[in-house]
Amino acid sequence: MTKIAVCGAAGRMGQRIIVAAREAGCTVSGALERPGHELVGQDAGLIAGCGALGVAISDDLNAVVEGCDVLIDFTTPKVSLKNLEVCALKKKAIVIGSTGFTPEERALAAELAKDIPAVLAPNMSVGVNVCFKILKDVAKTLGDDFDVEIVELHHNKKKDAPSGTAVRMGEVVAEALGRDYNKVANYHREGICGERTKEEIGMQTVRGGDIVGEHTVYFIGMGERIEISHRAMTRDMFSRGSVRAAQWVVGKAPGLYDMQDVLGLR
Ligand SMILES: NC(=O)C1=CN([C@@H]2O[C@H](COP(=O)(O)OP(=O)(O)OC[C@H]3O[C@@H](n4cnc5c(N)ncnc54)[C@H](OP(=O)(O)O)[C@@H]3O)[C@@H](O)[C@H]2O)C=CC1
Ligand SMILES: O=C(O)C1=N[C@H](C(=O)O)C[C@H](O)C1
Repeated sequence: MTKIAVCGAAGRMGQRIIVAAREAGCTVSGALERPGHELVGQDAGLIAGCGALGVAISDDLNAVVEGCDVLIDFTTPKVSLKNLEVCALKKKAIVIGSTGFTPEERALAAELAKDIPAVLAPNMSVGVNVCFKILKDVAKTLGDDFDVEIVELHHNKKKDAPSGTAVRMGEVVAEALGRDYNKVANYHREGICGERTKEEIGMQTVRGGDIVGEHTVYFIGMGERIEISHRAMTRDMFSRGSVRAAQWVVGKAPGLYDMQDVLGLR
């Protein structure tokens, strides 16, 4: 039985991951929250709503990592990089779902994962990962004649924008079209900003209420348009995906993987 520890255990994702780990027959060996969090000391299962587990939410990162086979971490990039560092020191696997990494932070994650197996993915759902694959084919097939625009919608508590998923969608499309995403992404249009360039990929963000997560990539041509959309109705396929990644990554060769590897979609 895989021993899973969860970081961000009291968060929206952390709670669902604890439930998913139990449903998958894994042992929840530890649960972490930031030092000073009001729920430190409380039973992680009670907080997640799946009944007492006898695992208290802890703020002792070293002890929790020592007690697990794999740490699942849905927090923030800074916290995840620290967790990656500790997992590397203790030779434990890690699954990271946090989003909002800068290119430099992603490079640092790859460096830190040289000695341990790690999965880092902005979206753990099967559906979104199949979309990444489809998007590559559609972009390649349509070529430069269609304008690409990406719109994402999320709840009003989300801290990063655009979503990690939207950025990855932009990267996949840009790569398929032979463009550099960091040069062609356009996050902002206001005032007399001029005509749209052929190369740019527009990125629009909507925030409100309790939207779990919605992404649409528009390929807009003359007189026709293709829309590839994914709508998340609950967080449970993200949490199940992260547990699947955790079971998959333990025992793998060191290196940084993503959900395309876990799901065999490469
Ligand atoms: N890859 C995927 O499939 C998905 C990724 N995400 C991403 O996961 C991340 C978390 O999302 P969500 O669960 O909604 O966010 P939440 O804010 O609900 O949860 C994050 C939790 O981490 C806690 N935390 C903060 N600092 C630390 C620390 N140093 N050690 C341990 N815990 C800490 C927070 O505590 P406090 O509130 O006190 O700061 C909070 O309880 C985001 O980046 C989001 O984009 C979300 C869904 C799917
Ligand atoms: O913060 C969220 O909630 C989500 N974040 C991920 C992202 O930024 O892509 C994935 C999902 O859409 C939910």
